[in-house]
Amino acid sequence: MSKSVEFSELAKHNSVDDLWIAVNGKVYDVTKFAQEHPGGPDVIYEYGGSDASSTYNEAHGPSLITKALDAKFHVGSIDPKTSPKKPEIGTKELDGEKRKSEERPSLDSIINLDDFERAATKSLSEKAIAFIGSGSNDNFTRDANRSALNNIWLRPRVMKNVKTVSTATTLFGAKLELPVYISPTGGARTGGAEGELTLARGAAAGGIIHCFATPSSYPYDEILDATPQQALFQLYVNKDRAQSEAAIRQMDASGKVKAILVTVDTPIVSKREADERVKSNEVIAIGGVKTTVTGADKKGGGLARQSSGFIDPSVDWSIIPWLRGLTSLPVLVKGIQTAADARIAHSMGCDGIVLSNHGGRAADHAPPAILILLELQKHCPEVLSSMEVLVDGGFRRGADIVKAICLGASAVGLGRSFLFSLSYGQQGVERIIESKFLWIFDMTLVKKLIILPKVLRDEIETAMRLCGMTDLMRDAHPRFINTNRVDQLIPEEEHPYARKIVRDKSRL
Ligand code: HEM
Ligand SMILES: Cc1cc2nc3c(=O)[nH]c(=O)nc-3n(C[C@H](O)[C@H](O)[C@H](O)COP(=O)(O)O)c2cc1C
Repeated sequence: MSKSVEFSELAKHNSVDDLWIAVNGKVYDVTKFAQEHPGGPDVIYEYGGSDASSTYNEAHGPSLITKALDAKFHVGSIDPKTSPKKPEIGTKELDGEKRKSEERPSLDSIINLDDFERAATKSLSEKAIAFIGSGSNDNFTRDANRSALNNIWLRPRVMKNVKTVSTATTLFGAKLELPVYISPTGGARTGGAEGELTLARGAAAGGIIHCFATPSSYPYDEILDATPQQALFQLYVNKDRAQSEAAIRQMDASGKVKAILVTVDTPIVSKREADERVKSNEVIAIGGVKTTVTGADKKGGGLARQSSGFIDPSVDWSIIPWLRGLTSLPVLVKGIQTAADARIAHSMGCDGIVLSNHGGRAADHAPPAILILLELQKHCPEVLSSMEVLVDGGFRRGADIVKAICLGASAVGLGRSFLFSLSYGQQGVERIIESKFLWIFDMTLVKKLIILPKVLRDEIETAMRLCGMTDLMRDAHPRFINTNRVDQLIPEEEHPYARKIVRDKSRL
């Protein structure tokens, strides 16, 4: 039988050298784990000697801690009679129970992806919004992802008989109703519902594919169980290679994972100021163990910032043959931002690449994703014709997706929009992808069939029809696209005039 732990006993273990926390009624010794926590040690220290359930539950599925933490660190169960009536630690912002769901608009009033974001700001905590929404530094690249797409025009052709249209495609053997996938987002439970589990189920119901991330909120086996047939897996190469190896073997054995996307654009996590500011405020509001994390890398203590601990910054191209030796699954490199790196990935025998600046969360001022696609068109079109080229970053409209497919992408990923849709659970996720038919009773109790506003399928099909395309993957062509307004932004391979200045002696 599990040892019973009084709350007063738990409270004694509140130092960095002797740290216990309670999560969902169980007590854990996290002295060693705190330093290894992928979300950073600060958050664990804050809850030392106390109940961390509400913060833990906001970011993680219930079984993650029981599965990920070795049994020898499971101390026992909290004696409920000894718990303080009200949690002593935690703020309104942090408390998942106190999300402002009552202010949220009804799902049938949501008609585009920006509506999902607006609705989420009404229902999610400030911390969750900051974590999801933030880009790096000034959010310049995050916002430029969208503005670049907005500066690309369509060139509609008419009289093409667009009565029926098809948007279907395949990707590494996976069948997709739309050339769209859910981009990997660590800690998806921050967006609501059951995070990755809900995304997996929603993707399947909508006929697309979900790519789940190394830092998922739920154990991989549970995400795979929630995945009926097909998924993609995003890999951050761990400093402890054995952990990456175990994850890849698990994906291989699942029979459901169709490809591995190894993310390389964030060898370290960038400076996310919105995230850091919220976190700083919370530290002031919260009691608990004082954090001991010091030094330059703390930079305000944002949650995302500190989650890089496990990612190996020494990764280079030799990781591709290493991965190849471990799995026969297709390997894609996620985070390609230049034609030069696209060529290397091609020459290393990768099966694909993801043109991505991490939704503006990697280098601020990195190029907008759609412009990287144009750079490949300009400098290495052979890459586009010989491997799968996925793209993500700022895609919010069906027409954006049509533009990328016309410029040679195989599929388009969306990150934040799906996280925001989680405020509405699986129905929200499905609403992004597919239309839903519902029977309702009107005021006079007459049964009526209504079509809930659909988003991406409707927008993609509408853009196709208005441009004169009937089969997206067959008809898509740059002739439907006018890129004049952004063409001057596509760089030459070498800088046109600036030269590296070599100084042969000090000027001091
Ligand atoms: C064995 C147990 C745990 C594991 C395996 C784990 C794992 C993770 C992972 C993978 C991330 C994602 C990092 C990223 O998004 O890049 C994360 C973030 C985070 N974790 Fe944990 N964690 C555990 C326990 C805890 C506990 C006990 C707490 C509460 C005190 C906690 C609170 C958080 C928070 C607040 C984040 C920040 C990002 C977010 O909101 O998703 N975690 N953790
Ligand atoms: C909250 C959040 C977490 C993310 N986590 C990861 C991750 O763990 N691994 C990864 O490769 N990309 C991650 N990304 C980047 C996404 O995969 C994707 O590149 C980006 O969100 C696309 O831009 P969009 O959000 O504008 O659609 C994350 C993005 C967000 C917003």
